[in-house]
Amino acid sequence: MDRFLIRGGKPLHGDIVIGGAKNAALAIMPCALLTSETLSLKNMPQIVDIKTMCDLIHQHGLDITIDDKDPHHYSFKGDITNTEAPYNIVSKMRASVLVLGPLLARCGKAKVSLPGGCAIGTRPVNLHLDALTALGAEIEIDGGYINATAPKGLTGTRFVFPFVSVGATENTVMAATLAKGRTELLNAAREPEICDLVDCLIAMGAKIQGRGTSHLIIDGVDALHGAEHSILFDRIECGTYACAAGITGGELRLIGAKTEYLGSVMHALEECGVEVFQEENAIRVRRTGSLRGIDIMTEAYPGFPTDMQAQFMALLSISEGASMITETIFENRFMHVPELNRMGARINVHGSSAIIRGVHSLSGAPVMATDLRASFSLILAGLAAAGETSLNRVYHLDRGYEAVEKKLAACGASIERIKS
Ligand SMILES: CC(=O)N[C@H]1[C@@H](OP(=O)(O)OP(=O)(O)OC[C@H]2O[C@@H](n3ccc(=O)[nH]c3=O)[C@H](O)[C@@H]2O)O[C@H](CO)[C@@H](O)[C@@H]1O
Ligand SMILES: C=C(OP(=O)(O)O)C(=O)O
Repeated sequence: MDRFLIRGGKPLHGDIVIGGAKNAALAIMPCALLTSETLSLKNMPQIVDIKTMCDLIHQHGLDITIDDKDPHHYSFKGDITNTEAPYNIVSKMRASVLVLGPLLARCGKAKVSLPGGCAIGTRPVNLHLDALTALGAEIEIDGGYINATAPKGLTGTRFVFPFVSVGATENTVMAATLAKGRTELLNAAREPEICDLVDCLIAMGAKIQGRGTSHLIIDGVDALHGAEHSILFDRIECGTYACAAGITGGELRLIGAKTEYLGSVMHALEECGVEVFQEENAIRVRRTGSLRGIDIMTEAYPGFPTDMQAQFMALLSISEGASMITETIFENRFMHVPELNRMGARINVHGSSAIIRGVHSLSGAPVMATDLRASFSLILAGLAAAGETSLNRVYHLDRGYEAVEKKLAACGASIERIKS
């Protein structure tokens, strides 16, 4: 298992190219199952989760090619030869469940392993199943698998999500594009990644209204066609590197990012003393003064994203005064707290809230990554800490961040991957 060795205390300065959004790409790749024509996707991040989704889609029968000249440009084409998503792939990555809606809509049947829980929470898929059932699917759970059939095809419906779910919205929108008649989804998620999915589906010939709102109207069509689509920039990768500029007291230009998608993250950065400027095709972030404590509550978009919670926890651990972070999306997303405390942070967890009492400095330590964003919070702490931090279990990070050590080292960080 690889680990990172970080020697902290160096302010970061330079340019970082922000890649395509992991969470948009993972939702958009299954759209390839909705057509027999070519779906061509540009600006794909080079991360392990994309490889996992490729493995899944390939075993459903599609061919995947990566452009010789552009490793971020993928093409998907072929007919579905297998409607089963096996446990050995789904268990690696929960987003695998996003093939369920497309397979069902296109083939009238799908057998998808239940994803199970993960380090940050139990993460059931009941809303995905309820919404697909409302579209006419018959669903049974057997032997750890979701067996879904729609022998007469799916039929448009009106479905109100009892609470907001990104994945359930995505699965249902994809399925509804090929259903008979109109589907109305209320209380749908409206994350920018869902807008990106809707844009791709519209480019494929889908009829969708309400993009960016919680009320989506989808008029089913007989077939979708091929399309070319460029994946939206990763607002979480962007926010993460903005925290790196903030925690080290440096200045970074984040190429390809736009403040319009950062919303609550940008306000939180500014409130705690990190300046953010939109430039042409980049965001500039810098900190010259001290950091101030703030309160944050994670919420569905446009609220503060849970995927930025751990990184802000690191930033707030060296901010003046006390801060409170309340996590409302996942029940177990404070696994980084004991590791940050081992580096000298003063954080106490009370139920779904964490109180962070800012300390003057952190000190390097051996720490262990527990999930993707927790891993980066420990890198951030390591970049600011005095001395050496050894971060174990880097494979969590490789799931969702491209070339972390190269991007950070190019801006002056001392970070090295130790292979083992
Ligand atoms: C690949 C991808 O895009 N992942 C993102 C997606 O995950 P994901 O799509 O899994 O997240 P959801 O929005 O569905 O989950 C939100 C909450 O609803 C619960 N829930 C969800 C579905 C369901 O059927 N039943 C249920 O109870 C979950 O356990 C969680 O507590 O959105 C999350 C919330 O912004 C992000 O943290 C993840 O990075
Ligand atoms: C929780 C995350 O991803 P996933 O839903 O793929 O586990 C994340 O990106 O922080």
